[in-house]
Amino acid sequence: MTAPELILTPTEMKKADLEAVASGIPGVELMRRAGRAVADSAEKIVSRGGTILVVAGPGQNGGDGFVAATVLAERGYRVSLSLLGEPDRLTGDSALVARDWKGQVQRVEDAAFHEADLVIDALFGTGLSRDLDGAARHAVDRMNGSGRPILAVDLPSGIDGETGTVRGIAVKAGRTITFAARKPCHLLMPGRAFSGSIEVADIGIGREILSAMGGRLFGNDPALWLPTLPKPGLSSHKYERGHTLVASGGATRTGAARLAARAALRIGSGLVTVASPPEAIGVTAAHLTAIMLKGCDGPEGLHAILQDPRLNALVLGPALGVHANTRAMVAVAVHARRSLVLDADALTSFEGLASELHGAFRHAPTVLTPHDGEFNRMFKDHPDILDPESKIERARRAATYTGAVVLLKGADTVVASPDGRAAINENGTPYLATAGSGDTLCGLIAGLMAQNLPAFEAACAGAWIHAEAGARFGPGLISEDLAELVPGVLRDLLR
Ligand SMILES: NC(=O)C1=CN([C@@H]2O[C@H](COP(=O)(O)OP(=O)(O)OC[C@H]3O[C@@H](n4cnc5c(N)ncnc54)[C@H](O)[C@@H]3O)[C@@H](O)[C@H]2O)[C@@H](O)CC1
Ligand SMILES: [K+]
Repeated sequence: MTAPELILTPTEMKKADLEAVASGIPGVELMRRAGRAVADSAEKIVSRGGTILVVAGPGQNGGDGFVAATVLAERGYRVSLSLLGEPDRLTGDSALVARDWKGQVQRVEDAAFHEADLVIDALFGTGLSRDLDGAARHAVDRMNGSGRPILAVDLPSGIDGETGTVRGIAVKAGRTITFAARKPCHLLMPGRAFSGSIEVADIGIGREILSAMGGRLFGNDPALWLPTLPKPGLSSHKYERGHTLVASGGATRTGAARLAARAALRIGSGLVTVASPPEAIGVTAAHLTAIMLKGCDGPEGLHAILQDPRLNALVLGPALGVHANTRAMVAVAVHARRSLVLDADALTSFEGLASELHGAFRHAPTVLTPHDGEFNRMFKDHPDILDPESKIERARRAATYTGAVVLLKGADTVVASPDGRAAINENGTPYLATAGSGDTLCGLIAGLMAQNLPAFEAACAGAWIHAEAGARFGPGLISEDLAELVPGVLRDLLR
């Protein structure tokens, strides 16, 4: 099994770079390797003899561009280079490698985008420090308008490396070549969409250096959690595979709990019970077979049910209603110290009341699964949590504050643990944006926690399996399909 992919922030990458230099690789050598990797990548797009335009910026990203231009010219391409700023203002390694470039240095204003078979965007990388304006903005605008294929060096210029946000305007690249490790902007939206396909070039910075500098942020791929996924043996008993309890809403609001319950069963929870308010028992009973049913009247009812210690994982929220009763049920669940997933109404019931949840989840594995709206409502009185531009940072702060793993949904779902680890999910599909999809997700996560997966791994695995199931179905997906697709996904994972 390969090790989980490390994602490094620009600051961590800079430190890794310095560490590599300290270990004996000169900085200019790193730049030459980076530039050569760019040239190799360009060669896969345009055949020799083709016309390539390199647009270089004033920093080291521009330096990578100079190296690529030099190498490509040596390999027989017709290369032109346009620089933002004056050549004599280049400093450090960029100034050194610029001397190797024997061609003309044009002004960026004169760049002939339309004549190029490929444009290499080496304007800005991780050192972008403000919004693009003036000549830089104009150059990006023309580059995007040219319709020519664009290869971005490290990241598309104008994208913030750490947050993935657009700083005024950004290059829309078809392909991006980055170095040593992907950066958050390659996974977070909208940066991911601006990056096109992504290639990671090894420039000789070892994994030990990368994991010493980073090691807290990951792409959510199975390597991160597959070793924790249970594989039932011949002798395993259903009680060893946990018992998930899902609280249902009232008589007209029972579907959400059933979706969550079915997902928990499909992901392998040995037993699953729906806890139903007395008035909804008839409706719910008519729809359940393998899933069990118990009457549960509000917080007192939940307290009584949880006297059974075998119920080890709990879902609260889907269609439960936004009111004080839901908050009281959350309090009962927290007190009972079971693995817990809170979603939807269980989160919205704490609108503006997040301070009641400060440190609340420190004592038992808990996962909160808000979408942006729920997250913003919950923490509306906590600007320290809502203000960071980075979705990773927002999720991390909420995790630290509450003591729960926070899974902040979206096309770029982020899972953050109070211990500082975070993962970004990438296999989502727009088809998952369908009614009941979130109910299924929390059932999957609770079902995994019932089988003793730690909260972070359960949330990451749940998000990935949910997305994979959605992607396998594609158009026409409805939430009822998701749980039924889980066995196929599991089969492939456990093979
Ligand atoms: N860290 C590493 O391991 C390596 C980094 N390399 C390259 O170095 C890059 C980072 O280099 P730098 O830190 O020099 O940063 P950049 O080259 O991304 O940009 C910094 C320069 O742009 C200017 N600038 C920033 N924002 C601007 C704006 N909005 N408008 C106009 N000018 C602006 C700054 O004043 C500075 O001159 C990486 O993206 C990568 O391409 C590679 O050379 C290889 C190794
Ligand atoms: K760039």
